[in-house]
Amino acid sequence: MPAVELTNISKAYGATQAVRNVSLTVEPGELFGLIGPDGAGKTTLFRILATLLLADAGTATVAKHDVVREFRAIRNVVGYMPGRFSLYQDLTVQENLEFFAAVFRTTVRENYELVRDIYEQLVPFKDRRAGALSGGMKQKLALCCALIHKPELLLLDEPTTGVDAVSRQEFWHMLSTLKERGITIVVSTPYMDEAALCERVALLQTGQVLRVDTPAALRESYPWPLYAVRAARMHPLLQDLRAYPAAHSCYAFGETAHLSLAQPDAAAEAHLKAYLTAKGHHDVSVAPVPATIEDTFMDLLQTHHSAPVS
Ligand SMILES: Nc1ncnc2c1ncn2[C@@H]1O[C@H](COP(=O)(O)OP(=O)(O)OP(=O)(O)O)[C@@H](O)[C@H]1O
Repeated sequence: MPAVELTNISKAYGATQAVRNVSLTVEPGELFGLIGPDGAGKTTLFRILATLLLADAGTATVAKHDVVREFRAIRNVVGYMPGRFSLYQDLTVQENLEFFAAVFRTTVRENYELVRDIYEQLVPFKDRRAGALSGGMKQKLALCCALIHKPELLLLDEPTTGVDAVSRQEFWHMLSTLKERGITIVVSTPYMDEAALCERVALLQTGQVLRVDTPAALRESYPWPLYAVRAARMHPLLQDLRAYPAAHSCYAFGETAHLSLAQPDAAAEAHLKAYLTAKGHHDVSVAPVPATIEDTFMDLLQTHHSAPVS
């Protein structure tokens, strides 16, 4: 029996269809990612799973309980870390923890073992108001609060948005430790490097699931020959690459342009260099690169946009 099962879930806010016919399962003990840009429907899905919002259509179960009929049972086994405003800003670190423990009729001491590693990092700040913590510390406290009643399943909505790179890394390390303890984790992120740390991910766009797979399978499924191209001037480079007759797609990727070709071309590097030099570009470099999850996502978005919405 899956830890989470969504079947044809849909939800609209007035005229905005936030989630369309989403079906997916998360296995017990899995670290599962919901990946998508702002507005993709991630928060809406979390709120439905956390029994805080009713879907318009479809069914969902969490830890074998139906989200509508058995919402009370779900609240005891789920730890939910919303994207924003989950902490009481005017309470101290210690008071926030005690408050969340009391809501679940437990104590920090009773569940200390599970939160110890995270709690120890918070001890130097235990008398500081939550509102005065750094982003990384807020995030650790929110995770601690979500864990205080020993949930079977953690729902983490963009836990690393607005957090510095070191804290993000530490956070993902904490998630792998919690996973080793058997906790199922569903986490959303707009960051593709974090998607790669999940066991499986669902790629979401405008409320629809474009694909569910492992990061490796997503990378390997990329169908086009792909090249990283650099030149002295990025903006005209992108324009000229998009006009390249053999181009399938082209977009900025960090400090390079990623160009995919519609057909394999054994001499692509030489052809591209000649083309760009003739267009007046300097310091041109072209190298074949393996696809990342982001490349696969971009490709799925393009296919999705050119197909009618069902
Ligand atoms: N209470 C609401 N009233 C009206 N529209 C809403 C409401 N909540 C969300 N939406 C809209 O529903 C869509 C999905 O929003 P949702 O918050 O679920 O996406 P998300 O992927 O979590 O993005 P974000 O990171 O921006 O929250 C968006 O178009 C959003 O503007």
